[in-house]
Amino acid sequence: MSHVTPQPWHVSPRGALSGSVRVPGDKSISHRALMLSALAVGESRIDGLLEGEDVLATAAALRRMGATIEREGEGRWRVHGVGVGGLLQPEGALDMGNSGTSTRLLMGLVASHGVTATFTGDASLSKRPMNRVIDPLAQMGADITSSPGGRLPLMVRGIVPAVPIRYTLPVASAQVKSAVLLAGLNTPGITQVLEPVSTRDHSERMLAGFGADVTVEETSEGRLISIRGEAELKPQQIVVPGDPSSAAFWMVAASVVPGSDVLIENVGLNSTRAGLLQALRMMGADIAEQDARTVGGEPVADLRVRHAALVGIEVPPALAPSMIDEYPVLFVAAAFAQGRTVARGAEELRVKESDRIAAMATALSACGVTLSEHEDGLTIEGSGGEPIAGGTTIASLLDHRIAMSLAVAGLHARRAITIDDAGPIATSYPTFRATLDGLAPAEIAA
Ligand SMILES: O=C(O)C1=C[C@@H](OP(=O)(O)O)[C@@H](O)[C@H](O)C1
Ligand SMILES: C=C(OP(=O)(O)O)C(=O)O
Repeated sequence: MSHVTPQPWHVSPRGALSGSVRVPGDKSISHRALMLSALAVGESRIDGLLEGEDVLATAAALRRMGATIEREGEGRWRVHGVGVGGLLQPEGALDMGNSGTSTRLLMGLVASHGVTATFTGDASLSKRPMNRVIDPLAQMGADITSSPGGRLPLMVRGIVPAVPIRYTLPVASAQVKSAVLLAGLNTPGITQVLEPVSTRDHSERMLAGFGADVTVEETSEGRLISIRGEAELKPQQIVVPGDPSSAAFWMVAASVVPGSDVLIENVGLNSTRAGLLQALRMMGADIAEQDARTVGGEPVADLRVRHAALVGIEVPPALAPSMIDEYPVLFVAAAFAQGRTVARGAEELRVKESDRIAAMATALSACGVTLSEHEDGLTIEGSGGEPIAGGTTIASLLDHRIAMSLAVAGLHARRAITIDDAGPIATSYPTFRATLDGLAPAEIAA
């Protein structure tokens, strides 16, 4: 799963984007659909599963722990679960590739099962902080030995019975919340997570959908999620909506490339994920929601995005959790806006697949954008709709979102932007390049 041979990609302007795209299944929901199906008693079916490397890492690990997981067709998967408490001892280490979500959520599952699992990952994942999940899972009784600084490789020795806890999230992280709730599934009594700041709520929604006893209360301290353990999960038919984090690239590309008019179909618009839509609208983007509906228990719509003159804004820090993965491409939108955009309160970006604040500051500066870097964000002076200079090579740093964001920037640059390695794009959006070619063929490059 690690990309041994770099795949350079030269992105030149191609003119307006037009047509419609269907974005792949939501990555967060896909991971959870596989995990909960693997713990249900009987056979679940999943439609619209994201077949990116991150999700395939989750599937491979669950298979190694006893679940039967089969692909029936494009995005259509069948999972025969082992039941809560039924995970088997995996042989050898579980390779999580580039995926933080796979690692942290599966650590939660293992923590309350009678198995021991070693987690490994690529060079990017091996730098990411795991103490944020090690701490609560150790409080529940799991024995976890990590590499220095709470990094991978690490070993989780699960415990039965685990101890229920009430855990207040010290950092706004859906992965930490989910790790504790998933550990709570096989823990006697009630496990609680208090989140002072709301984060994506797919775990709570899907746990309830599988029949777990989950309650969510709004308290003066934040959202309190409680799960009763030793649950029996009932198999489900799941339809995964399109990923707003993938739609983000087309939202920005169509907004900044003059003449563009794109319909992005089937985009998940759960309010815990829709921050970019709000931010782009504040900047003056022309995005219309069409055919609002519910898919798999999640709000979904088609988005028609037309080119618009964007203006710089102060991005409300309160939006950060609902657009955390979208900042790199928001920075690209800011690079083309009229005036200054200030984005603060996004320090979590420093511990993603790369340090996304530093990575985007370096890449956009090299492309001729004027900006300044802060500990928790960037201030960007926009081009007022003019193409940026480009004509440089940027490092994607094993980070799919950096690679895709700079590809979007390359669509409105005076000279091509070369991405040193486009391989990481396959972690979340394997069809990204083909989709771009469909919206704006490379042959008519300027
Ligand atoms: O729970 C999830 O599926 C995710 C949560 C977020 O991470 P954090 O929990 O670290 O904020 C996000 O960045 C990641 O892409 C997916
Ligand atoms: C941060 C991301 O994913 P993960 O944490 O699962 O690696 C992402 O997809 O942008």
